[in-house]
Amino acid sequence: MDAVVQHPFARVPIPAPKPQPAPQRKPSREEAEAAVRTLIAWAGDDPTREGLLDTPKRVVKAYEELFAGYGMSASEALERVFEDVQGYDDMVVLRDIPYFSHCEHHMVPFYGKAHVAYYPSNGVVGLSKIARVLDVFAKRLQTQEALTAQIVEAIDDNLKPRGVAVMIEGEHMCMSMRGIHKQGVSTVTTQFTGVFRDDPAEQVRFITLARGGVASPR
Ligand SMILES: Nc1nc2c(ncn2[C@@H]2O[C@H](COP(=O)(O)OP(=O)(O)OP(=O)(O)O)[C@@H](O)[C@H]2O)c(=O)[nH]1
Ligand SMILES: [Zn+2]
Repeated sequence: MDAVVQHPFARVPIPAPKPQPAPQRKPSREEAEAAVRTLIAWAGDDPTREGLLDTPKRVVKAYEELFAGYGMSASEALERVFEDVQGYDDMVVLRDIPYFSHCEHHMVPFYGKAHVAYYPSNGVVGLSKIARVLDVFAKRLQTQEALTAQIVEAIDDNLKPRGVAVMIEGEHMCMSMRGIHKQGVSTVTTQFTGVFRDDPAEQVRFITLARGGVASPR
């Protein structure tokens, strides 16, 4: 139970302020490599046999790439806005952007395609920047729902568009190669803001375009 401090004039106990967690120290490379050796031994192999000697180094190097998102910033990716778009005011859709991520429950991959749209208000961003935002969040430990919500929030906060729509399709290896062993299941998550949230017709246009169809004009 939390400690309580009884203020002399208070009728109800005032909870003591919660101690803030100390900022986490990033383990050293050597510590990370030692952890990999432990996992190899736990899996049942011998981390000192020749074929596995350099594996901890490789795994740590691979982790730097797979989890590079922790060192990336969505706001930086979305910093540069092009305002001269000659009056273009319809949605911009990037469909079928491939991604690889890792589920935060089992630390095994999930992967698939993301479809992202926004309705520009004060200009547009470079197309690659939307794909970068996806990577900023995909290259972390994730759930598909959080990944979807974080992309929406980043675009919404930084571009203040009239609306953002994100649909992500993913196959989770933790469901296909272990556990329930169901291969080929596609999980679909969507999140909408602004005009996409308020106008079902805009949602339909987005989903039609994301699925490769031709959307009817506004
Ligand atoms: N909602 C959600 N669930 C996920 C995601 N990735 C993995 N999971 C699920 O996370 C759950 C973790 O469940 P637990 O019961 O704690 O773990 P577990 O015993 O390994 O579960 P099983 O996978 O059923 O064997 C599983 O149902 C996974 O399918 C995700 O992105 N979103
Ligand atoms: Zn999982």
